Amino acid sequence: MLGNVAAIETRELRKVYRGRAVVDGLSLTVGEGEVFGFLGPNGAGKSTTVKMLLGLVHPSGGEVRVLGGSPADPAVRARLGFLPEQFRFQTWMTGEEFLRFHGRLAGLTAAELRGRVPEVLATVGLAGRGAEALSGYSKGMLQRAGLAGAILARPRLVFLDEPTSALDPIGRVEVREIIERLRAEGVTVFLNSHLLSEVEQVCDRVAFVKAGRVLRQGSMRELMGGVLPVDVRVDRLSPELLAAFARVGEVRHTDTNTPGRAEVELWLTREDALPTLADAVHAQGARLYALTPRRPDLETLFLELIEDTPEAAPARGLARA
Ligand SMILES: Nc1ncnc2c1ncn2[C@@H]1O[C@H](COP(=O)(O)OP(=O)(O)OP(=O)(O)O)[C@@H](O)[C@H]1O
Repeated sequence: MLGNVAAIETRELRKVYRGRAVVDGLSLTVGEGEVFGFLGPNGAGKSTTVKMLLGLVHPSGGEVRVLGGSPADPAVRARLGFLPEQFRFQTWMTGEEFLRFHGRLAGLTAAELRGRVPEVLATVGLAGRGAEALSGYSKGMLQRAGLAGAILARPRLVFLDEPTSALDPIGRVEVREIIERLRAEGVTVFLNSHLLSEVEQVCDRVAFVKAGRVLRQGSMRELMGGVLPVDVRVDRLSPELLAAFARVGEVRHTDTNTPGRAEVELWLTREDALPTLADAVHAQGARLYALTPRRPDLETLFLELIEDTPEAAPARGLARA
């Protein structure tokens, strides 16, 4: 957490639909000024959680505090921005009209809007396009307009639900820059995205959710720091060499399908175990072709966590936040 004040705090949050808990005891803390990634498979309860944080859905149980208050409080809501994934636009409006409409709903005056609307249009890369009807906007332009709407009233906390799903690679970089700028201004960003490489680049902390519960939350360093995956390539893999590898780290995968070539993926917990692997290869009379440490990426971690049952995860030696 960056500051002492939490921008979002939930404790044992629950939402039950037709007798089924889709959010099931979800506890989460997001510090003020953080860019926070909220990750999980389809149906994990992410959107339902966001709706409860925005005060759009009433929790069945648990506690939720947003910007130090209740999301039902209009004063709190006035400081929230939201870009839903499926935004419904009034397509007969122009971009500027759409923003003025949203700005008035958020309590901005006409004078404030005269300066602010062109400013946010420029921020999202729509400078000079505000006079065009939304019906003529491309999908990517509509997403940019939605983002402009979310940041228009200078919120302190912004929820972005898949903000780059309709954008090309340049647009994605631009949105990342917008998020960086929001962070620099001390705005908290709650990012919901399936693009893990993007989350990895921009988020300070992430939470993985599954079946309505947080499996793990922590900083990128905390989540990634504990495990060092290594790819080893040798000419042949004897049972003795495999056993020697297993004494050094956790053997995750072996591939001996190609004659004269064997590949092993190992998970180490310490970098200084790397030379021991090389020694083991030589001691067993095999030849070493590659010993490649890999930086564990968010996608690997995500798949591990989501595919495992929560109970099985600790047994697999992953770093815990
Ligand atoms: N209004 C509702 N009534 C009944 N069930 C609902 C309602 N809203 C969501 N659900 C159910 O709750 C579960 C979680 O849905 P939610 O949209 O929160 O998941 P998600 O993690 O956002 O998924 P995705 O990544 O696909 O957007 C789903 O099984 C969904 O069918």
